[in-house]
Amino acid sequence: NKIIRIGIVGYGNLGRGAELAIEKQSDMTLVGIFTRRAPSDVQPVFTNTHVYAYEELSQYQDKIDVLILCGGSASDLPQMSPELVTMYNIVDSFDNHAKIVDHLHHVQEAATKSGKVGVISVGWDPGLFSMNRVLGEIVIPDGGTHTFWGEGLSQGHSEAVRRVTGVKHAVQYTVPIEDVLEKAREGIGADLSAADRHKRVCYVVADEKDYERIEQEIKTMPDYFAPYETTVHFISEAQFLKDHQKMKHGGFVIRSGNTSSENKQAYEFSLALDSNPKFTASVLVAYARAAFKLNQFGETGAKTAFDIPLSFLSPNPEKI
Ligand SMILES: NC(=O)C1=CN([C@@H]2O[C@H](COP(=O)(O)OP(=O)(O)OC[C@H]3O[C@@H](n4cnc5c(N)ncnc54)[C@H](OP(=O)(O)O)[C@@H]3O)[C@@H](O)[C@H]2O)C=CC1
Ligand SMILES: N[C@@H](C[C@H]1CC(C(=O)O)=NO1)C(=O)O
Repeated sequence: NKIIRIGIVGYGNLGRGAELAIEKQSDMTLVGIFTRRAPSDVQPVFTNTHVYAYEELSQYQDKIDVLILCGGSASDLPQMSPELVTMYNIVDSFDNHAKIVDHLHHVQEAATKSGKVGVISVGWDPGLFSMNRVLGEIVIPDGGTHTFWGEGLSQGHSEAVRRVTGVKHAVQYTVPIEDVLEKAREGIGADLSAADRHKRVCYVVADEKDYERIEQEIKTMPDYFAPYETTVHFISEAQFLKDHQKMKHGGFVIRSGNTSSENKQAYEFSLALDSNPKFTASVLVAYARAAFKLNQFGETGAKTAFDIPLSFLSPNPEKI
């Protein structure tokens, strides 16, 4: 079996997680990290990991089989995924649910020109949770689906806040609304929106002169915050570094209903994550394997988690 040669694009929480996850794969090797910063400013986890400038990417097409894109969904991936799938098989974790279909079309259009595979919006939500929502609806056709996240740190929302001008550090915690959560377990409230089910709490480090503008920009941010009850706390850098370094998260998908007239069936998938980015990166690495295998089989174009057989994710498909 060929060793799959991986490149990581973007070195933040997810990029670091990908570097660690690749180390655990016997069928993969990390060729290098590509960053928009000066390579000397980026300290990889492993000292023998090469760091290159993003602009050098076009020179590695014969040395890399798949790129794992670890940029932010707020603004990086909409530009990077269509751009890089013209040269490489890619995987991304694009998670702005309101824009996933547009992203799929943009990657599809670019991938048909290059004959590469672009796996988009994988991770856990979108990703594993999406797969379980669909599977629940298929096997329990007459019922309702409930998705809850947290309480925990959303990387997508945290990254989106960090992109607001003047924000020096930021995290966002997603908090499920307790009574809605309890009713969901009784199968009540399937038609509620994510904003009916959760509140969002941000902790931000910035200059005081920018507080009012930053709070307003966060609360009105389309898709990520506008639909939600959102609280913004401004704290000192010292407090941030002391209290907000953990990235725990998790949640669950419940599907409950009837498979025939007289029964009550319940289907549940849950995650409890000590590190959101390290878990997500491990999912991305599995989909990098699938992107490579699909392309080897002659597949091209944009793919989501719904399009990819589980066997393509496995390092040992003969054993499953
Ligand atoms: N589908 C899913 O289930 C999930 C999706 N995600 C997605 O992953 C995305 C990335 O999350 P995360 O890794 O936490 O985001 P980060 O903010 O840590 O990193 C995003 C990018 O910012 C740049 N960056 C990182 N650190 C610094 C720094 N100190 N100074 C300047 N630039 C920096 C990096 O690019 P560069 O190296 O080029 O500078 C990096 O790729 C999220 O936006 C989210 O959408 C996350 C979890 C789950
Ligand atoms: N994409 C999310 C993964 C989950 C968590 C989440 C939320 O807390 O809103 N939505 O989906 C992330 O970036 O962490």
